[in-house]
Amino acid sequence: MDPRTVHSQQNSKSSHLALDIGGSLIKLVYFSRSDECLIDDNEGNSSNESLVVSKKCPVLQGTLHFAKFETSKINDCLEFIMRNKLHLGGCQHGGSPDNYTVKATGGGAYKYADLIKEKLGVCLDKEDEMDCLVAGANFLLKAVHEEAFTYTNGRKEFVQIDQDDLYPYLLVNIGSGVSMIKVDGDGKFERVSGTNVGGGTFWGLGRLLTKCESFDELLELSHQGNNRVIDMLVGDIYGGLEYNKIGLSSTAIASSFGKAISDNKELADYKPEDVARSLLRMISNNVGQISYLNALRFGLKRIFFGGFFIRGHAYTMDTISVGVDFWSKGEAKALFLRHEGFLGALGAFASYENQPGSDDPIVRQLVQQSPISASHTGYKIHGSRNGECNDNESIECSVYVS
Ligand SMILES: Nc1ncnc2c1ncn2[C@@H]1O[C@H](COP(=O)(O)OP(=O)(O)OP(=O)(O)O)[C@@H](O)[C@H]1O
Ligand SMILES: CC(C)(CO)[C@@H](O)C(=O)NCCC(=O)O
Repeated sequence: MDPRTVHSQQNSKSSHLALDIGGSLIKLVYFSRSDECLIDDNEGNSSNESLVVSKKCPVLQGTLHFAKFETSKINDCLEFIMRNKLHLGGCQHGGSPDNYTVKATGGGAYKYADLIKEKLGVCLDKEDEMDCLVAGANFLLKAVHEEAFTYTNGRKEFVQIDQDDLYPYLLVNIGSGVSMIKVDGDGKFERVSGTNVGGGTFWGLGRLLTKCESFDELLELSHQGNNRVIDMLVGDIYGGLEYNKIGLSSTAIASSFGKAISDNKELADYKPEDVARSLLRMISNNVGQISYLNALRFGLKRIFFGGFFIRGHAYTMDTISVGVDFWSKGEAKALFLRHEGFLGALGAFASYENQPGSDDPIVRQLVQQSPISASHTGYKIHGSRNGECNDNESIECSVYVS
């Protein structure tokens, strides 16, 4: 847990906790208030306050916080929520604490509803996982400055999203499993494909093969490895030559893990770091390829990748980018998101907006405090951004309430 997050939480009132309880990780988004004011929103009054609600509206200034816990350690997560009283800041129907509800999505919103009721005394208000992923992605792409970026040759380049040219796009969420969603607008989408070979496969197989004790250790190990020791390359088959006629260079992987059977090595000679690297490459490549095929199926040029499998990891992003570029012959682009793992939780957070009959202020509009182009629509942006991306990167924002 990032200490900055806890500190700012303790100094201000928190509200609207939302949870995304996945197969591997629980993601939390919550808002802590630093200020409350009434601002006069008159249309077109400044270049970076381009979208406007033309009436006085109450605004909560504050910070959106992000945190994650392993789902297998759900009790740590519940303790964190209790310690910081996050569950008491959401929507309350009537006077009794028993009537508090917290927005939640992901399979765990069903699986752990009773446990959460028992431990926290709150009911989960369940939101559909795909709805939340799309709402979270749309929010980030429309409202958060420098959210999407490309990753080529080790370079990260932020992409300014033109609000009028956002749809359609393919959203690929690489969690434990992978969902591929064609997004056509706010709330307009179709889950067009998925694969069970995803982040859970990388972590599960990686653990079996390397004995690593944490996901981060496996990722770090992969960083040090060389996949060519394990993977069978085109050049290994063609005596160092490329197979140009079908567009394969000598260094292209002909068969992931294929060298592990053709060598005369003992099994113990294969280093865990090389195994980890091959595995990461295999999974990333496969997701990249299936994503591209789905983009091709629907004529989509942009593929946004989310989910905690990516973890901002250079080699993962590079493999996916190179794959999409290679198969699409440069036609399609892989884009990544700074808040990659929090799409579902953000979508659940934003769904407080739809809560009828609440006694508390509800989120009507969520706005990052950051400069953005004047052509922006849908969300309004003020102020400044809070540092580089990381697991728990917070967003300074205003919540418009009604
Ligand atoms: N600290 C971590 N512990 C476990 N897995 C991690 C960690 N950090 C990143 N990961 C990776 O992220 C994946 C989970 O991503 P994410 O949280 O987006 O999905 P999920 O919601 O748990 O899964 P699903 O949506 O399929 O239920 C893991 O399978 C693993 O590959
Ligand atoms: C089952 C979910 C949606 C749960 O988040 C996810 O793990 C997933 O998309 N798995 C891939 C399932 C499939 O389409 O083969």
